[in-house]
Amino acid sequence: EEPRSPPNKIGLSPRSPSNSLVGIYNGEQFVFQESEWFLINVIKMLWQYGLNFLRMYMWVEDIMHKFMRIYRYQTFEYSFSSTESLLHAMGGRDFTAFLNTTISETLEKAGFSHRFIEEIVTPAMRVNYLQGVKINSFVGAVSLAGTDSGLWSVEGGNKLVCTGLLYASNANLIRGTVTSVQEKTRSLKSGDTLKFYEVNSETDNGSQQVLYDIVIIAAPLNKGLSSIKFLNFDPPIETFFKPYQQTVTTFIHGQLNASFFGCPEPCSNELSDILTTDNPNLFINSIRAVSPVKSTGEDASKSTDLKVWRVFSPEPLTKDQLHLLFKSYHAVSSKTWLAYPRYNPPEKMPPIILHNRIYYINSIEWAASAMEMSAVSAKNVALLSHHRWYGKDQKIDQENISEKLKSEL
Ligand SMILES: Cc1cc2nc3c(=O)[nH]c(=O)nc-3n(C[C@H](O)[C@H](O)[C@H](O)COP(=O)(O)OP(=O)(O)OC[C@H]3O[C@@H](n4cnc5c(N)ncnc54)[C@H](O)[C@@H]3O)c2cc1C
Ligand SMILES: CC(C)=CCC/C(C)=C/CC/C(C)=C/CSC[C@H](N)C(=O)O
Repeated sequence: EEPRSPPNKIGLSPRSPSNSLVGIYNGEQFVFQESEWFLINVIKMLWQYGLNFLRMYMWVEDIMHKFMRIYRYQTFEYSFSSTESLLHAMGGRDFTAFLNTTISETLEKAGFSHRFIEEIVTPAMRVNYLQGVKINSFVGAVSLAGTDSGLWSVEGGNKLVCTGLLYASNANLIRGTVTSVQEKTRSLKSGDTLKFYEVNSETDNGSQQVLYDIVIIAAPLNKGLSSIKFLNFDPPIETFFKPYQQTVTTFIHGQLNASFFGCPEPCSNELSDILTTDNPNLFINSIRAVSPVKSTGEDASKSTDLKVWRVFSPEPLTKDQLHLLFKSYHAVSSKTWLAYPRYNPPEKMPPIILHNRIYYINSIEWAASAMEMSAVSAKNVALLSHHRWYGKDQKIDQENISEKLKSEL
């Protein structure tokens, strides 16, 4: 499928999506297996889940349609002082209520079948957030949007978006680790005083102190994730204690053991993207054949027996587990992330405004963590900090923006 909006403003191009076929494994057998034939898939979906797939598509489309309102509001420079008010502007009370209910409760209430939630929705939550269907309904909806076949990535790697934007913005990047932020008062000759924030950081060239008018934090401030200290603030700026989900990504170059997934050798199924249901005996959440971020012209899911596989699991894989999953392998590399919040509704969002002119982009991760969410929140903070600095209150936390825009145009 053609990407919807290629990221060409900074000279990047979309990477062609891989055509892997998804199978859903419940620890004993595949409960659903995608076919390369469209018609067969439609028949299977209808046979196993009735109209649930179609209804899910429509449910997610409706939410995404409301989500997209934010881009229009931001084009007209509207901003929000809390994550709750930003979500409210997008989707009204439905969206804020999503933070207080689980995705399974919401989908059950909307009439989706128990089997569909267990066999289709749960695997989507388990691959994207390593959590089940007890996560909040908003992140649940984002996670379902993340299963859309129209998603794309950037040729050369998504990280090129960050380097491209940094270059295009002409920003002065100081490479280092911020250690503390402190408010400082400077007296002017006129007798007036000015307040600044002193940001202390450790860089390759040693310790640095720089004074700023506005500070924007773009990293989670949770204990164990960021070591930024906020010194001498009264009242103090809080550290957030709610936990983040550990996700281990392991890349293995090897030959998959199809019999582990209940397909005796020689296995006729083209296994390349395996999701899982909520079975406590499973030690992996998903396994997928991956391709290099630079296209080689080959489709990883179709090439030889020896592929690079990516496993998501909550704990590092042991040697025994690797031997169960692979007939043979010759390279393994793994990385443990504190990846995204452990969602546990009802949920109160951390503030966006931490102090007069200190802003926190990662508040939005508690609604849903995804690259697009961070981008929306970053733009909101840019607008909000500008409007608060210049006293443009009419662009902050406005109700009925759609109506206002109609009368303004
Ligand atoms: C394995 C995995 C796969 C994912 N896949 C997807 C996906 O396909 N699509 C998607 O949309 N999202 C995906 N996500 C989620 C996505 O990565 C996050 O939502 C996103 O990275 C959040 O962006 P951020 O800028 O808020 O935080 P981060 O990306 O976490 O950036 C924070 C940065 O701040 C730096 N930092 C921390 N403390 C300090 C300090 N004191 N001083 C200086 N720098 C500091 C960190 O080093 C880090 O570089 C995935 C996450 C994981 C873990
Ligand atoms: C914010 C909106 C509207 C959409 C984002 C949808 C999206 C891409 C969600 C996924 C977020 C996430 C944390 C993914 C992690 S795993 C990625 C993928 N499933 C994979 O297997 O590589």
